[in-house]
Amino acid sequence: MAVVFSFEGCNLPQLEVQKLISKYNLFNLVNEKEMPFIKSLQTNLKEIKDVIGSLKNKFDTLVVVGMGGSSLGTKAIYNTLTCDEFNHGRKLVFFDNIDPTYVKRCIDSLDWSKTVFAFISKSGKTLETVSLLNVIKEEFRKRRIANPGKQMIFIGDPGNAFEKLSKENKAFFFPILPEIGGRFSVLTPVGLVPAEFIGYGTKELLDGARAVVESPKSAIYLGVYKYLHYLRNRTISVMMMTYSNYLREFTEWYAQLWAESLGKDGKGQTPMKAIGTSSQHSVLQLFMDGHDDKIYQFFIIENYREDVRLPERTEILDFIAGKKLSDIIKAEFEGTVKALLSRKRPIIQVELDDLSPWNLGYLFMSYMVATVVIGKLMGVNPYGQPAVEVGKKLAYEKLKKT
Ligand SMILES: O=P(O)(O)OC[C@H]1O[C@](O)(CO)[C@@H](O)[C@@H]1O
Repeated sequence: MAVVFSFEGCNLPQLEVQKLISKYNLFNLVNEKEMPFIKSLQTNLKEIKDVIGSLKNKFDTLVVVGMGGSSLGTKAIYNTLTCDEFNHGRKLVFFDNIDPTYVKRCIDSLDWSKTVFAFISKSGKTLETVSLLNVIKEEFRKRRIANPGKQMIFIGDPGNAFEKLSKENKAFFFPILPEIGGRFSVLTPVGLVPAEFIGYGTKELLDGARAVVESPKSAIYLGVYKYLHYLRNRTISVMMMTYSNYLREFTEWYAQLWAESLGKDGKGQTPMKAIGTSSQHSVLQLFMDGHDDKIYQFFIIENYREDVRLPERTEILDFIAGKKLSDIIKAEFEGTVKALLSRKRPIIQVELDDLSPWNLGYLFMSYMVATVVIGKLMGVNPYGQPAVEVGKKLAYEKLKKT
């Protein structure tokens, strides 16, 4: 249970950091009014456990139907915590796009007698989610499945169309607090219901998040350091170089959080995603030698869940003989960090002792807190996504006309 943020590679005067913190009273921002997502710490886990407990015995697959904040956090949980030992023979499938080929193939490959669907939408009217809902309902009809309501869960804002549908279908409805925005909702039933279905430590996820609220210094610094680099023209790209395949989806979740929250009024920091060591062999050249317009976040894991040792005698490179793959990944991590620092590229390092639910909860909350902090400093409202609505409206209009 430990996540350690280190800002030494940021190369900024401490005085400047402290001044901002006191000028904007940043520690006082960490409350339920400024950060309504803190209320997710009160999520009723008992209710979730009761409802999901009975479903777990009957079904082995949960299909998450939801877009953006209604599925990205869950994907991150599933990707980070997944391993046979924890999955208990159950799996999640994500309907987070309406690519017809993907949807058709999934529909055909599911065992419908063992599958339950979670329809997740705060608004209850997202085009993709509603389209998929109708496709799935029709499939239930075609397959003559009696009582499809028993294979459906709805999650959304109270009073939205999903709540009504859940009643009509005699399906369970989990409300999301309306004041918690979609991309901040991972620790509400949105993420916790699927996590509970698999059997991950939902309490530990919340405990990790709670630790940030109780002691938010690192999360506040995260926002402040990124802002100070934004002022120094590190505006175009922010990237997370996670030295693990199991944080890949976390970077996707983070991309929505950072982009949709801060990309407003001509401001924002564009998130860019990268995975160590793979991306070293594709984008590192640019990071070392290209524009100095980025701030880097490097994630390293102390204890990988599993490890692989090379033989005592190796082909070609004899200096790797007997080493573990974790030794090699760590050496590459250190090498890359040092190389970038030698070019004065700013780096935030995040060390995790392992990929546990507690650590993941801690990361989720740290980044949500940091988003509000940097929003405050940029003078941007981190909530809402008014510009996204423009394209949505046009798509609706086109569909109505054709
Ligand atoms: O949960 P909903 O209302 O279906 O919205 C899904 C996603 O769509 C967006 O509104 C953007 O279109 C995101 O902010 C949100 O996470």
